[in-house]
Amino acid sequence: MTTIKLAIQKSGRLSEGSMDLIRRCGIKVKNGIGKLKAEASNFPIEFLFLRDDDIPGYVQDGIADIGIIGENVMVEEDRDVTVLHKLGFSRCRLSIAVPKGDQYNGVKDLQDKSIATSYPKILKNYLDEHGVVADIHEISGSVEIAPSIGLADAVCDIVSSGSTLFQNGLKEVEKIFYSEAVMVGSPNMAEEKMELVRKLLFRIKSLQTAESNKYILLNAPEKSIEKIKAVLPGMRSPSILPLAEPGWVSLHSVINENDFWEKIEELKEAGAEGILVVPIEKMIN
Ligand SMILES: Nc1ncnc2c1ncn2[C@@H]1O[C@H](COP(=O)(O)OP(=O)(O)OP(=O)(O)O)[C@@H](O)[C@H]1O
Ligand SMILES: O=P(O)(O)OC[C@H]1O[C@H](OP(=O)(O)OP(=O)(O)O)[C@H](O)[C@@H]1O
Ligand SMILES: [Mg+2]
Repeated sequence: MTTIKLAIQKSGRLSEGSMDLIRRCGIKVKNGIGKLKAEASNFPIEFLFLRDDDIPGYVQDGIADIGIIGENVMVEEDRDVTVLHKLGFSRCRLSIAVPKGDQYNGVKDLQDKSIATSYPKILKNYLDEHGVVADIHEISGSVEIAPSIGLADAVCDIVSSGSTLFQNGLKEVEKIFYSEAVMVGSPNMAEEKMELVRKLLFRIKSLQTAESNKYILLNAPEKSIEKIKAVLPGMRSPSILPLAEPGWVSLHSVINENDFWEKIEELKEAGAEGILVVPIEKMIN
């Protein structure tokens, strides 16, 4: 029987989001804890738990069929892999930062400076684009400490909340790359494997659609139905059920969460009462 191999970060910033996604797809992982390999009991998939930087190479070489990595690692590793889908978690950016007290007027100020980073290729591309020549000092971790120990004048590293920069007395001066977790695949996957990957992606997309939509239930006088439909144009054909009280109905529909917050006052003015907004677990269009 055909199975697909999915490479996931063993432990780190992508691990929880990756495993959570798999679980929410209804896939049950057997004997995964502490192991470097695991399989699922109800989907033909095997999991390989690896260092994230190694995943693009493994997918390129077909050791794994698909993998979950940050776009930053995908671009930095520059392997022959294709993005199958954006996953929306582990969002961060790659930024250049300098000591808080330094004068900084623009990227030209980095000319001839030394910059510590774990992302030499992305940094070099950025500097090249801006016609700046700097000494790129590659280190594999704890990059933010580099200026305070005299290793470099600046750093280029991952930023999310900014607290690591702050704790190390650095200020963010250039945001050079935005990243989120993506599923990548080998470009030469056999059709039977691709078929399984499509099934997995279908489940993932259903979860993502569900997350951005809510099920809405509200009560309204019959005469308000048209007004309410005008407030929520997305509500194309709501289900309308009569209430025990004559002249009143209950409207049910699906709306985009962002629309809802903008429209709540108008809905109430149009006559809506007892509004309930309920999360949707899965949504198939
Ligand atoms: N603070 C953060 N917030 C959100 N996403 C992050 C953050 N830090 C890193 N990431 C994303 O998660 C990925 C993995 O980060 P992590 O720090 O776990 O990597 P690592 O230390 O290189 O791990 P490994 O040991 O597997 O090589 C990064 O490449 C990036 O895409
Ligand atoms: O802007 P912040 O919210 O502070 O996040 C940024 C930090 O997060 C990551 O490190 P992580 O905490 O994963 O530790 P690591 O150095 O072991 O990778 C990254 O390498 C930054 O150092
Ligand atoms: Mg790594």
